[in-house]
Parts: sequence; C-alpha cells; structure tokens
Amino acid sequence: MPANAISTNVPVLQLTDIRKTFGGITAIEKFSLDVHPGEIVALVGDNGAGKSTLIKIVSGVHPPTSGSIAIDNEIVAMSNATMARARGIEVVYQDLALADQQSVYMNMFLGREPVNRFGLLDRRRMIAETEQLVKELDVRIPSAHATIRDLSGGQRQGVAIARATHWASKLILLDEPTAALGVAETAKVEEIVLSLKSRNIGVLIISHSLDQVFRLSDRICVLRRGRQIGVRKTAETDKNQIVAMITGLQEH
Ligand SMILES: Nc1ncnc2c1ncn2[C@@H]1O[C@H](COP(=O)(O)OP(=O)(O)OP(=O)(O)O)[C@@H](O)[C@H]1O
Repeated sequence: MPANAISTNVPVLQLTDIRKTFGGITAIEKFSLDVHPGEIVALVGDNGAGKSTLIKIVSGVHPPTSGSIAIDNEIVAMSNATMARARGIEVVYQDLALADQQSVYMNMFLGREPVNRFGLLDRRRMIAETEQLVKELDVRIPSAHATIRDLSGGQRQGVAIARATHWASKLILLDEPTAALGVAETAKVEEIVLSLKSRNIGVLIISHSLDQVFRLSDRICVLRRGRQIGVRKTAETDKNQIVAMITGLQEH
C-alpha cells in the first residue's frame, strides 16, 4: 500500500442519525459522521458529551436506540463486541485490556489463537506475525516473548495498538490511548497511530489533548451534550475555534 494512501469516496464507517438513551438520559442525539479509509477523525467534547458512548456504539457494546451504522456502505447490526470485531472493528482503551502475565505474542492473539494441524497452539506463527507487525509499526519492545508486565506504559500501548492493527481490517477506535503516558511515550504512540493511515484503516480517536488532536487528525468532530456541533478539517481550523465549539461560549 502506498505510504500516503488517499481516502476513497466510500466511507469505511457511516453513522446516520444515531440516538442513544439510557433510561431517561439522552446520551447521543441525531449524530451523523463518516470516516474514510486512511483517515483519522478526532472526537472531542467536554466530560459527559457522549464520546465514549459513541465509541461503544461503534464497537458493538451499546446498540443505538435508533439510527444506522454502515461499514463500507453496508448497514450492519452489531449487538455485541464480537460482531463488531467480525466486521473488522477494533478498540484500544486507555486502561489496557492486556493480560499482564502473558507474553507479547500471546496477547496479540488473546482469544483468537491459531492452531496447527495437530490442534496445538501455533506458536511459531504467532511469534512470526507478532515480530513482523512490531517491526512494521516500529513498536520498540525487547522481543515477542517479553512479558507484558515487564514493559513500560508506552510499550504496552504500542502492543495494544499493534494487536488492534493485526485484527482490524476496517476501523480502529482509540479511547484516550495516551492518557496514562509520559511525553516521550505519547510521541511514540502518536507515531504508531499516524502509521495506520498507510494501512488504509479508518481511525476514530477520543482525546482530551487538543495539541494531540491537531497533531494526529484529518478532521475534528465536536460533541456537546450528545449533539454534534460540527466537523472541521484540521488544516482549516484552530484551537480557538474548536474550544469555542466545545464550550459553546463563542460564535462559530
Ligand atoms: N451505561 C450508562 N448508563 C447511564 N448513563 C450513561 C451510561 N453511559 C453513559 N451515560 C451517560 O451518557 C452521557 C455521555 O457519557 P459519555 O461517557 O459517553 O461521555 P464522554 O464524552 O465520554 O465523557 P468523558 O470525557 O467524561 O469520558 C453522560 O450523561 C453519562 O452519564
């Protein structure tokens, strides 16, 4: 795939008129958004704006109350995370879902381990695929055999993103992927996120850091109290405008 793959016209993800209520609470209202292959879209908004709820809707954790989700122009119903994964959608959370006691390569395949013709774990394949992906994404870890608990926060998040990349054919959802990391680790993880563009995967990222949003995203979608306030091309906006949209304190 070319290093700077160009977005096609068919969105990898198309959300139309999504609404989500929890009892009497309306968490998301009339929300529509497209994400294209190779595009990074940032979701920003204040606490409680509905960002995590949206990620959970796209990852199959919460079915929407109404509205539609299309993957590659096909309307899909995803009533659990397994169905979303089967559609090529993977999520990376801030609190990592890695097995601490296990090796990097076991984590890459957690719950989806390949077996060889004798019905045994195909470790050779797991290690080879892990090593290749870690190299491609430049995730700096001692080896595929390293135990997760011995890695730094940045290395772990690198493994989590590498795992998502291994399984996601369409879309990766990142929910505050660097919230727990230091400056250098954050820079490395951001580099890995940017490298996903060349794999033609769509990325939807939640971040509270506007600096990060401006470093990574192609477009920024602002949410306030469950409503989409607007979408801006990152190159055509600035932090002041986005802050005004998030807070609703100024005209935009
Ligand atoms: N499972 C749930 N049950 C009831 N209400 C919920 C549930 N999940 C989210 N909400 C409500 O939906 C609204 C949106 O919450 P959400 O967590 O999506 O916001 P957020 O933008 O991700 O916030 P933060 O930045 O603080 O994580 C909030 O009012 C929240 O209380």
